[in-house]
Amino acid sequence: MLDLYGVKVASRLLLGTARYPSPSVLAEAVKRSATEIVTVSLRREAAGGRSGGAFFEMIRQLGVRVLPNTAGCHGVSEAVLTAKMAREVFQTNWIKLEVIGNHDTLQPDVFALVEAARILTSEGFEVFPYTTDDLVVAERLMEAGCKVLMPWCAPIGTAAGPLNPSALRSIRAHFPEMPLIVDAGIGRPSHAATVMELGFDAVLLNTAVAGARDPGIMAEAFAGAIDAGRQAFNAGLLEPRDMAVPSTPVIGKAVFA
Ligand SMILES: CC(=O)[C@@H](O)[C@H](O)COP(=O)(O)O
Repeated sequence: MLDLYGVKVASRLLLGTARYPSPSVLAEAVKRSATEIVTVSLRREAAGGRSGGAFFEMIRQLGVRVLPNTAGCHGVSEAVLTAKMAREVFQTNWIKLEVIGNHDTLQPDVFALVEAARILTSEGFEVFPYTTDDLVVAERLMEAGCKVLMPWCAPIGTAAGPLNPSALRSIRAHFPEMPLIVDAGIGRPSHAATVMELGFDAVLLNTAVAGARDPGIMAEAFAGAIDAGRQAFNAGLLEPRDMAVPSTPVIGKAVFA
């Protein structure tokens, strides 16, 4: 089981709720993914025209835990205020903290992120920071009180997959005990399996499922890939090697009478 701020979950897939063609398609994707956690933006543009209260009510009816997020926030005070509003609306101390620093790449402003994380943890929030794969920033976020980290593997919505596997490997190695969730940029089930094989604890994704021709089937495909990647990691993967090694060892020569 994955332990996130004392909450144990079996599913290692966290799903975003934006950009689905309709609320019913979103509900189907959530069901087929078997996710136990969905992330919801307070500043969202609603699926199928539903907004505000109606949308949040629909999310509640899905019976999964809500991880509100500060998507679209560009500064410390905006992110902190949005987190406080989210706590009121969803009655949870959990917050996925996003502070965007660049319009083109949607790259996190890591300086503002650390500052906002420090303020929010001191006010009792349990912060899930959307960050880069930078080790020093990860260290600062830990010092700010974060007990989960969410490094990107590529910019949000690009579906590019792990652009820098060695940085991901390194962050995993430096924080062996910390729950690490790869957030953003996953485009295919094989990308999700790859980061799980690297030893990440979970994956958060949105665009690859919401933008699929059939989001329900895609959600199921991601769930399977994440389980497979986790199982492979636990089973112990072989390191690639340069020299061939016969998979069928032979002793002497065959003798035919
Ligand atoms: C929904 C959400 O929180 C996104 O901001 C998240 O970062 C997912 O990114 P992708 O849409 O690239 O999967």
